[in-house]
Amino acid sequence: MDKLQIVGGKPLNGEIAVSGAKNAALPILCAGLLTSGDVELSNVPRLHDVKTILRLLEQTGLKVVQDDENVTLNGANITSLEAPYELVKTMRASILVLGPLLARFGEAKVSLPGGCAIGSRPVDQHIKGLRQMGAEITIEGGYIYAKAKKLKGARILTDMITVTGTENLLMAATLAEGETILENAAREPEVTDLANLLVAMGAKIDGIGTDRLVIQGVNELHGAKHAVISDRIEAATFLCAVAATGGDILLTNTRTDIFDVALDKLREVGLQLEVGTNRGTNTIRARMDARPQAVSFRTTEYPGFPTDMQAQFMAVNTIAAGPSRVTETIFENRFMHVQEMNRLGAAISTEGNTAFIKGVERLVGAQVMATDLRASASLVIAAMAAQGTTLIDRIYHLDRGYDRMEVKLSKVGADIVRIK
Ligand SMILES: CC(=O)N[C@H]1[C@@H](OP(=O)(O)OP(=O)(O)OC[C@H]2O[C@@H](n3ccc(=O)[nH]c3=O)[C@H](O)[C@@H]2O)O[C@H](CO)[C@@H](O)[C@@H]1O
Ligand SMILES: C=C(OP(=O)(O)O)C(=O)O
Repeated sequence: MDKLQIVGGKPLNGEIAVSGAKNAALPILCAGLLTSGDVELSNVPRLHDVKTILRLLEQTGLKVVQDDENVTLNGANITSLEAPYELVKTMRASILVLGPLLARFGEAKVSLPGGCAIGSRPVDQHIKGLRQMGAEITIEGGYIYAKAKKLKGARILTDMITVTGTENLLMAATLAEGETILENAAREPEVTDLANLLVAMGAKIDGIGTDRLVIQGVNELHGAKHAVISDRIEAATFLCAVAATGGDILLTNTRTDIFDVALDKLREVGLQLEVGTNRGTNTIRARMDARPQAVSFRTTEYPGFPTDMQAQFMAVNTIAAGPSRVTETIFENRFMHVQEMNRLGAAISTEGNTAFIKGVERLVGAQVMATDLRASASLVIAAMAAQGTTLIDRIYHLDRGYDRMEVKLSKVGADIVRIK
């Protein structure tokens, strides 16, 4: 199993190109199942999760032609309507094939994803919405069996805001008969990116970017071209890294309009930010030459503070001036990095879903274990800020969602190597 070895205390200086967003690419790749036309995608990140979803999609008969960050999909010859446990268990987002397969082919068999390290993460809202659209759904032997000759438009109000739930129902609704209204829809930029692709494929969707999506079903969708939106979480992770280590970096291929809250918090931390524009994307120059200031926050759905940035900001808080308080409201078990950061000398205690952090003068390198994707990223940040050497085990979590993170960081001065 690969490990990362990091020698801390090196400031970051130079340029980093931000990749396409994992959480946009995954639903967008699944949208290839909705049409027999070519869906030509660019800015697709090189991630383990993308490989997994492409394997799953190829297994259905979807044709995939990949040239680095460009992927063309063709769904003219779908032969299997099944997502097996072996693939779904490694990546929860596999559930995103359910809506498209059912809507276009009237049938799907998809393994239940099961829980994961950060929480139990049920998919009851996906199922509730599809049932409201007339699907007959049974669950047996760990599989969801869904059937519907033709899905029918419905007004669906999910019990909570769910990102992949909204995406699954949105994709299903594009090919349903009549009008579907998704109330309480997730407004994450990645949902908007998917909706924009669907519109380019001929879908009729109003309210994009709001919590009320109104979809008029069409008989079929056609091929389209689309560039996946830039990854706001990857970008903000690098900004936290420079806030923790000091230095001067320039991020390219980013979009600052989609992560205002994180940028505001980073300014509070003391990061000096300058936003520029370059061929339709933004650049962000970030400079840090002082000890970070501690910031408190509470995670919420977009446009609030993203849960996917909670751990990385906590890493900055561990060495910041002053105490801070971090409350996680989206997932019930997303503090597993706390114990590992404490192994590096951090002073964090938790009470329920709130962590209390006392900023310490310094962290010291140690052996730690990555427990989930963003926890891994937070340990990389903490290790880069620590004195001495840190060894991070189980970094396969990191590879799921970051495009060659150690390569990007070592190019800007981090002492970080992958040990095979
Ligand atoms: C691939 C992808 O896009 N992953 C993101 C997506 O995950 P994902 O879409 O899985 O997260 P959701 O928005 O669905 O989950 C939000 C909350 O709702 C609960 N819930 C959700 C659906 C459901 O049917 N029943 C239910 O109880 C979940 O357990 C969780 O507590 O949004 C999360 C919240 O922004 C992010 O952390 C993930 O990075
Ligand atoms: C929790 C995450 O991803 P996933 O939903 O794919 O597990 C994440 O991206 O931080």
